[in-house]
Amino acid sequence: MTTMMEEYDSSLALAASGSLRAFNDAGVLHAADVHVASRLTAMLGETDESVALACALVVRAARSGSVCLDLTAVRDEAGDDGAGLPWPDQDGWLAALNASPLLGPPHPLRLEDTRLYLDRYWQEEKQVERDLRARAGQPPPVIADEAALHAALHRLFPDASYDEQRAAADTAVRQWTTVLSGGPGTGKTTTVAGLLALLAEQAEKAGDRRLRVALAAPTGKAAARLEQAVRHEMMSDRFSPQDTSRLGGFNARTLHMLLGRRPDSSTRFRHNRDNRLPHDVVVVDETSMVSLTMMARLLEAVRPQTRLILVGDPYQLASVEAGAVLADLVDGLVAGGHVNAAELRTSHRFGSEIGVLASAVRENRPADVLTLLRDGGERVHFVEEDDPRETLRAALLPGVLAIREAAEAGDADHALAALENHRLLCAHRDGPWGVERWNRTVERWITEETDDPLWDTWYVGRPVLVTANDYGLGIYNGDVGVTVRRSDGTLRVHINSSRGRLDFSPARLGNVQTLHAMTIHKAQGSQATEVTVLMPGEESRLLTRELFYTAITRAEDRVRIVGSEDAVRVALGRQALRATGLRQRLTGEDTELRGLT
Ligand SMILES: Nc1ncnc2c1ncn2[C@@H]1O[C@H](COP(=O)(O)OP(=O)(O)OP(=O)(O)O)[C@@H](O)[C@H]1O
Repeated sequence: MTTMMEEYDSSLALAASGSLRAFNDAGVLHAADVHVASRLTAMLGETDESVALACALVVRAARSGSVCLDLTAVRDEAGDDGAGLPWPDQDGWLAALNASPLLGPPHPLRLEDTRLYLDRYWQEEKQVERDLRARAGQPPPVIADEAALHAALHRLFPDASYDEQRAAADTAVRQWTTVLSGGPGTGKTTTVAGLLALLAEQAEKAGDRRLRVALAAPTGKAAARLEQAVRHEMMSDRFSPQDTSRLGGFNARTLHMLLGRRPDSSTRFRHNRDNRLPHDVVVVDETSMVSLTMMARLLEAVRPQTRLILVGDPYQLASVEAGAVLADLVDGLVAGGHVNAAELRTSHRFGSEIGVLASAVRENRPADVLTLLRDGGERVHFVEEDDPRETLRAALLPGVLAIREAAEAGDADHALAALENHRLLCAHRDGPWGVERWNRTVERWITEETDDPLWDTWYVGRPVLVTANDYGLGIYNGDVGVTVRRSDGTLRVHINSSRGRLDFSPARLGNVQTLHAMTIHKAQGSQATEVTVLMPGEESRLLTRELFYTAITRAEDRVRIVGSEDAVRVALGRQALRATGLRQRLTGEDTELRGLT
């Protein structure tokens, strides 16, 4: 019998019956999955329950970031929730699907081996494969002057510490598509800057016009970091004045801006196969955050003879939307023989603890991780207390008050600089270890310390995170800012955007959140000097190795992990699995569930 609670539980599909009902009751399927499956099967006259189940499961898979449903793995992947449910037998399931009208026109579903796709993702994955194969199949770029290239490689990447980067740049010059992969501080940006100088010189030697370069990243914050880092590199004495003048000016933009946003669509852009981007080189940073859909749009917009440099760390969390594109490309393009690898392994930033810790996490070495957390030296701290609030208050409040003090004095520069010193990262938005709770906790600390009750949403020193692109205002998802008092007493919010420093009246800002704490997902693409990571409880489904790795690697200098040994062990033992077919398409291998290691 349906209880009162169930009637109000939006995850339950009360009209469902049979398998769909059983899977929904067990929590494997959400009501939305069941509704899509019920409507599609009804529309196309499909009565087989196992097909309806597969359809609901493929919708569920897409919701959690998979591009397809691997019919051979879904039962294991459902874990305890799936135990005792009426799973169809494998062969019968495949036969029912193959005979189903859902695989016929208008093809809402596509089946490939044992991978079941929603049509949109199938189309996008095939297009990405086709475009990448076509790019790799062309004759390689012509090197105008090998001797000059050799000399420039040794000038821009001078000594043995640059060996990996020199080799990566040499590889990238000689192919149309390069995936430049490496962990934090391995010198990816340094390599990009040197590579651009090499390409600009080669363009000059070939008598071509000035190289047209596009720098892009999935978020405004990541784009701004890329531009700043490349400019910083170009100031180094490895760059000659000619290198700098050959490259001229460039700005980094979000991928959406590069491709040209269209008011009528969020997934189609002004630049596409019929209106390609004009650039000779397109560099995309933080490619791990790029979804399959965005990669499809990017690949159709770049000219075949544009060098495409995809930069990123394949061990980080994948995109919020479906796909694990960077990890698939790192494996698929190289293993498939389409391109040569350009991988950087040596960290130059943290000579020490954080880089070593990140490697131990990536390689799933729990004993080493725990030893490093407990005896990691000055840069790594492990807070294992049951109630860490007092420890955190003592550690974090001085930084929070420094932002407030600068903001109260109207000093936006210092307030923003102080904001970059520290990030408090949570896995979840809600719950005891979530962003909401910790934002309120920090606000309570401020009140206790200053007697300011912080009645208003907008208060002096309120740090904010922009949560949606606002093209009118020129601020983008991921930009951060601080609320500062002006001399006339009014408040202005100063935001570090990829267009530079902007300030607004608080009333103009809609999509912002308080930034005393933020989610690890939202922190992708940014870093802070010091990072505190609040590990969720062991029961959290978000707790994965990739989440932990991404959180740690947001720290430039110091990291503090707050949680239990059990939570650390659970995180290491669990990978964020996404079913995709891109790697197999590029290598010609069989289906498998995609892990990111
Ligand atoms: N070969 C090298 N020898 C010494 N220092 C280097 C070398 N390459 C880069 N660095 C320095 O190491 C730091 C990290 O380099 P870079 O920013 O290029 O790495 P990255 O992989 O882009 O980092 P992240 O992804 O974390 O932003 C920089 O301060 C850079 O100047």
